Amino acid sequence: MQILVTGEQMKQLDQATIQTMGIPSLVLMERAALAVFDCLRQHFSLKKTLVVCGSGNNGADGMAVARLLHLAGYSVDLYLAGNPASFTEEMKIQWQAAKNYQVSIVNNCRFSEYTTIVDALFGVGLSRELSGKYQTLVDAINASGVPVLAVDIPSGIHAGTGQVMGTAVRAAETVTFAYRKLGISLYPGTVYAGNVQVKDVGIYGASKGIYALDKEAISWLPARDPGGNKGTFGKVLLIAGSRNMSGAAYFSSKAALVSGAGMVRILTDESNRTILQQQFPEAMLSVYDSSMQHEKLADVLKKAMHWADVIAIGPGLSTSKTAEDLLQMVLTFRQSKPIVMDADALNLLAKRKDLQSQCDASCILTPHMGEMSRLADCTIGDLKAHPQEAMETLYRQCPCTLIMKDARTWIRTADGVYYLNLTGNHGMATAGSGDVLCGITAGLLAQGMRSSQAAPFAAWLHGIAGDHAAQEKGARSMTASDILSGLCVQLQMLDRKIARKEDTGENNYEK
Ligand SMILES: NC(=O)C1=CN([C@@H]2O[C@H](COP(=O)(O)OP(=O)(O)OC[C@H]3O[C@@H](n4cnc5c(N)ncnc54)[C@H](O)[C@@H]3O)[C@@H](O)[C@H]2O)[C@@H](O)CC1
Ligand SMILES: [K+]
Repeated sequence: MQILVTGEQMKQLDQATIQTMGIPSLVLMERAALAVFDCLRQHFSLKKTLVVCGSGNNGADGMAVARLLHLAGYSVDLYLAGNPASFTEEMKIQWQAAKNYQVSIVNNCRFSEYTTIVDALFGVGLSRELSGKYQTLVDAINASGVPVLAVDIPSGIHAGTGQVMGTAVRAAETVTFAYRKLGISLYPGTVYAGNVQVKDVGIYGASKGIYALDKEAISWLPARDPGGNKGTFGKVLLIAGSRNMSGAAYFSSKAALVSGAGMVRILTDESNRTILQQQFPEAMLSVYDSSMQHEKLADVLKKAMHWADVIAIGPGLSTSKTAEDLLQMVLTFRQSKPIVMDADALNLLAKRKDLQSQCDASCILTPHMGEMSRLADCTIGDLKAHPQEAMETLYRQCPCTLIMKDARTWIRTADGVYYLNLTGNHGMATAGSGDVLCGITAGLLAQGMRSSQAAPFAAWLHGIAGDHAAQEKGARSMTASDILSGLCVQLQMLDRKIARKEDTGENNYEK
């Protein structure tokens, strides 16, 4: 798991390392420059490199990189874009050292002549929009077509929000120090950053921040009992699919089963009976029709809920009176069973604010931005600009676990821990993709995962399944069925990795 930090948090961590821990700033800087130097040697053509430096400490990193390249015998030019009058103390030292070692300094250059450009113009200290000569410079770097390595963060990207501040460098690779910055994790900053490498430079101690799952999340996967039966692995009830919407019931219930739940029952409109039985014979079925008396509907629902360990409600459900009754009854009859609420259940919940306070930590809501804007009574623009504030607002009226789906999905657990999901791709913006996430979430809960883990893990797993689908079919053409296939393959790979670890005794305690 990694921690994502804002520019302000990073500056505090820098200062704590320097002032409280007593590690000189120049030591950190040299380690940062060495990390960039290693990356340049591994991934870039160093026939002729240009290092573009600002006057802050990001520029000072760049100066150190230019010195290291020069001393290692590479052809390198240093371009100072910053104003010497505003040099930081470190920058003054790096500038003098570069001159002492006779690093080539250029005032005027044709960017397209270089094989690699190192962007050390601005780092986390960027405080306002780029304009004038800096804007022209960044646009010229981008227009050159030369591969760029960005130092810490592409210049022009806001370290906290990922927004482009006027203009920004488009990098092929970003070497970022100590912790991944939030701004190169969110859109559009993540696109400008290219491939991101996080390098240890000796700055530690981030305790607060936003978490992002990485491949270490594998250890969260619920263990399988080799002696288990289908009851052991949990029973999911999917209340999904109205007339002409059987697909949503199919994708969500299939995803629950593929994720490892032992049994799935779909409670759906009578008209979906034949198609679902043919399409997905592994699922059990309970049906209702819209003309059913309230008592009869309640009876059917109670029986199905009694059977289930976990309930998911909403995919393709519609916002009809019957759907509203079902949602209200689910919240009343649930006892303390975990519930996943998706799609139309969220639209109904937005309308029926009185039901929101009945939610608790074991309820997981999975709104996309449109559904979230209705739930939290704000615009999508507000959500994008202040995602955490919107999630806090909703939590106060609806105290549940939240998966707010977007190109970068946010998760807020009921105890206030934030995650940003970094897996997935634009191909996942396809019909049925959200149904699959709903099913994965329910499937994980059924296997005993707590909602505080199931929510971030489901988003991560859904993303890697989608990444697999994009590799197989291409992001443009992949469908929700491909995400299901990707889910199967990814889970198989994760299980194999776990088995290999167990075989090699990696998890054993030393004797
Ligand atoms: N010892 C340290 O503190 C370390 C710092 N590091 C590097 O230092 C960077 C942060 O350095 P700084 O805090 O000096 O900040 P930056 O180097 O990012 O830039 C700060 C300078 O840019 C100016 N500026 C901001 N926005 C501007 C704009 N739009 N147009 C023109 N000028 C603008 C500021 O007035 C200031 O002079 C990190 O990103 C990292 O690269 C790393 O070397 C790790 C250790
Ligand atoms: K930079």
